Amino acid sequence: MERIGAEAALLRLSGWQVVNDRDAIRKVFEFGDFNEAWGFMSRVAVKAEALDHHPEWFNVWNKVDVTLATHDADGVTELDVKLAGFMDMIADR
Ligand SMILES: C[C@H](O)[C@H](O)[C@H]1CNC2=NC(N)=NC(=O)C2=N1
Repeated sequence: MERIGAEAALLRLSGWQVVNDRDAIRKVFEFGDFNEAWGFMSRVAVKAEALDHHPEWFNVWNKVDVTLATHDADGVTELDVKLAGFMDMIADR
């Protein structure tokens, strides 16, 4: 997969930001409680397996801090845009 870069990815997403020290995108999702956050993570996990593309993420109670990049490409690719778009779609309340 070809690298498109974080800036190009952000033009097509909302609420995501460029990571400072590497070519990656980041968003902190906030939910009502841990159960909702975990439900989100479960749905994303199934999608990640289907895409064979996996998030870097950190969960504390109702927050999920997500960073996306394609390790094989050493940066952001269409796969990251796809996974980010999926997360936005299922997280919106
Ligand atoms: C072997 C396997 O297909 C690769 O390691 C996949 C798995 N998930 C991945 N996830 C992400 N984010 N980047 C990758 O390059 C990647 N590669």
